[in-house]
Amino acid sequence: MTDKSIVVALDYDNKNDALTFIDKLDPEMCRLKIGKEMFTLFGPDLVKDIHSRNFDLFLDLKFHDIPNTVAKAVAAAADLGVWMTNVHASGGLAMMQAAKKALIPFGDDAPLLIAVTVLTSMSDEDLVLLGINVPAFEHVLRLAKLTHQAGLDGVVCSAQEAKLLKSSFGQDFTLVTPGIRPAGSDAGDQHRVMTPPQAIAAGSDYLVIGRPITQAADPLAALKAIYQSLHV
Ligand SMILES: O=C(O)c1cc(=O)[nH]c(=O)n1[C@@H]1O[C@H](COP(=O)(O)O)[C@@H](O)[C@H]1O
Repeated sequence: MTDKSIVVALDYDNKNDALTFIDKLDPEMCRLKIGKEMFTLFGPDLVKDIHSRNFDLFLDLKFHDIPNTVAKAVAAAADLGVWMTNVHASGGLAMMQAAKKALIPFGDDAPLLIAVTVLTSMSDEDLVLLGINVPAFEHVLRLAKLTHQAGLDGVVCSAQEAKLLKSSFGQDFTLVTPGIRPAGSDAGDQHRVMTPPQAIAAGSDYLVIGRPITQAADPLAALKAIYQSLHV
């Protein structure tokens, strides 16, 4: 577990609401993530707004395209100075290798590059509909193996697979786990979920948490409660 293992997913459709919330947060207590909604609405300016407030930012655009296109997109993310960015592992080995190669010129300033395995919203039954007739954890393991082979820093998976992946690929293989739900909170569209303390105990390095914080009546109190549950 790192000191700042909580990554708050800022899935807001209003920039002022997001910045008002961020201004209440301490960058020593969490990192932040923006994804497809906020980046499409507010673009690189929002990245600058967040960086000016001294937060580490995960740019979650889950690139999935031909190797040349993904390599250029990942380099563009690195140009923004983000802490972490991601691609879909199902884009394949050549795509991930091209993405990794595109970061070489950035040296130590390159963002962490991770690959999404099986989305945490997907169940075993959802995979069957895609023609994938193995349990989610097995498909996650396959995609993580490919990601490891491509030399990426780690994967996005559910905390339910964390123990298996740490034992397969070692402690240095970074595990970023969404689908985090404090006990008693609504799972919503997430299927493969765990509570924050369970996820850390299973080996997650970073917990991506959105609605349990941002949709809470008091988001700051919700974040602090989760933080405290990890530091008892
Ligand atoms: O890459 C991601 O961040 C991601 C991968 C995944 O498998 N599942 C997943 O939920 N996410 C993101 O993590 C966040 C989870 O948000 P909540 O379900 O509101 O906690 C969302 O911003 C998702 O886009």
